[in-house]
Amino acid sequence: MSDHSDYVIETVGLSKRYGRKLALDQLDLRIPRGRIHAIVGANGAGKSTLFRVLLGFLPPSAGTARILGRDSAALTPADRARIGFVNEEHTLPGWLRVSAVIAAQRRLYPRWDQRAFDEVISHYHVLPEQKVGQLSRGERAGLNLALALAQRPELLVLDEPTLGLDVVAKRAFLESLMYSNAADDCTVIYCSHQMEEIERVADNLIILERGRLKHMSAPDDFCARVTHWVADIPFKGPEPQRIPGLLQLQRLDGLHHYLVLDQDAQFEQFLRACGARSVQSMPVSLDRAVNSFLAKNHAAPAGTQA
Ligand SMILES: Nc1ncnc2c1ncn2[C@@H]1O[C@H](COP(=O)(O)OP(=O)(O)OP(=O)(O)O)[C@@H](O)[C@H]1O
Repeated sequence: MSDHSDYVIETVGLSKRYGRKLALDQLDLRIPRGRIHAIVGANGAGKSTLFRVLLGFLPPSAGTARILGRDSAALTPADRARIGFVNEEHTLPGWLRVSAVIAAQRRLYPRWDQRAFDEVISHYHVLPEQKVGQLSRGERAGLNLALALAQRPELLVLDEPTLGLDVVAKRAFLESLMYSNAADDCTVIYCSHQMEEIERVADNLIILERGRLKHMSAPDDFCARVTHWVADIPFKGPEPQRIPGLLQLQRLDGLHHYLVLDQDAQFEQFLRACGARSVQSMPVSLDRAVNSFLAKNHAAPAGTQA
């Protein structure tokens, strides 16, 4: 495969085992070049393990992993320079001045783009003479994003970049990402538990569960798979195990609320056959759709998931 593969990430039968724990389970994942791709999954789904294997920090137990067309196990420093990485820790030496960090990065990355850096950092009140340790968490996140984008990466991996930031700092982070011209030119992989962020930025939603790919589409298409039905059913209603595609069941104000996956108008017939006097369906937000899907599978024993 050449460097100019249509996929920035391609795994085939990728497994990673830590002793008895299978963190990636024969994962086949192809992420096309361009746009913003969100990877979501419950805690322990294997997201960090996937990045560690993709970036060559861990060897796979089976299968193959490629990033920007290169085998992850044999990445050179030049390959790594094509990849930007920002995680929630925003680790930079606290005693360094911002100006010294910029100078070091400029020497390190041949494609350093000062305009891209200035564009992103202008969203933050960061002064060159400040020490990294003096910056707020949100400013440090912004500095990391500016450094990563100025490197002009082909692929930018953001792993929970806004964890621990307040609402204002989260918004500043997202806006500086969305309005950056440098971000337009690269493929962004955004790993987060924050569905409202994903709703705002992502073009593609990838759901991982227990080390396997469970879903990949535009976020709206995933939302369309989940519907919320409200039924007025006297007495108990159907047994949960009889309800097709059930993700979540609630009883509120005497009405039965069902969140279900992949059900069409037939579901109304099912509810009526169960004695429903009135039935209404409504769309759900991405947050509810994804979280009910993840919660259902998280609670279910392996092998019985949706
Ligand atoms: N070094 C390790 N040794 C043993 N088990 C590990 C190790 N690292 C991860 N695991 C296990 O592998 C599974 C996947 O972990 P991973 O950190 O990749 O998940 P994650 O999706 O990134 O989770 P989170 O959202 O909580 O960060 C988990 O069950 C975890 O307990």
